[in-house]
Amino acid sequence: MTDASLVVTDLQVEFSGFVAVGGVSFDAHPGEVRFLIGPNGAGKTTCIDAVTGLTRGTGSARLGDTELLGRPVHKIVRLGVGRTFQTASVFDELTVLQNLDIAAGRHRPWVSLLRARRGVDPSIEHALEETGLTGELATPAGILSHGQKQWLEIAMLLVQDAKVLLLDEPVAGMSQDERTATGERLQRIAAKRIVLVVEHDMDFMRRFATRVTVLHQGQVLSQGTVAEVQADPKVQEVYLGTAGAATTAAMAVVLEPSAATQTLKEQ
Ligand SMILES: Nc1ncnc2c1ncn2[C@@H]1O[C@H](COP(=O)(O)OP(=O)(O)OP(=O)(O)O)[C@@H](O)[C@H]1O
Repeated sequence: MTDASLVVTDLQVEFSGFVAVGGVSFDAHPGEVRFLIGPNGAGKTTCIDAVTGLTRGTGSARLGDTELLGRPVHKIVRLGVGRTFQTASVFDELTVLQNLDIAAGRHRPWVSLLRARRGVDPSIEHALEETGLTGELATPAGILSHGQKQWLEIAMLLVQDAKVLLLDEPVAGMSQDERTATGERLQRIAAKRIVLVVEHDMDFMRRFATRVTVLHQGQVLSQGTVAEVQADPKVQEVYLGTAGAATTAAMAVVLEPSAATQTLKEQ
């Protein structure tokens, strides 16, 4: 639960002289599902890496009054900043409950699952409800569906009481039903936390984003509501114009499907 906002200002990241992120600013508030989109290599994941301390960045990334840049990863986690990765990192051989226990900093032996449980810790119960995993308590994570694994990762952040959830391509590989469920769950989770989603799935973005920042070549190309971003000629040029065929094909749907089809036919 947080009232604070995440405010990123003039974030810069260089890799051996290559500017991956060249002065990016955006903010995210509780109550909104904030999206960061952009073509491959735009710098989206690098922004998250810098905010979470995995990569060194300059500029500023503040959670409320607290500067995150320059702090080690574990201290940023302790401040309540959690993230998921493009590939789910859960313990496949452990049950859902055991994964959540570990995330909560507890250790529960296998044998405890054989006993009648008096109940689950309220924070875990709540995380299970919020992610739709209540019925999967004793299921080994390895046999969860791809979507359920992503939800387990999100549940692990919730039991840690993360104030900020930075989610890197959470719906990649999910079925349409799983995407819809994920979007609805993120809307509920975002009521009391900061949720920032990095995504390639433009249909998902259109349905669930409150505000969007579009990155291109390490810079902010556009930001605003979905409607504002879709109407921005700069975005249309990058996704449908001269910025490259691969980008065009992958991102055409950032526009309304009919407009995208029309523009592509004209090319
Ligand atoms: N550790 C690194 N060393 C050198 N270059 C890197 C490193 N990490 C990322 N880059 C480069 O920085 C740029 C931005 O990469 P990043 O992964 O942030 O993009 P992205 O927008 O998340 O792309 P994608 O959607 O493909 O994941 C790319 O050109 C990438 O090759």
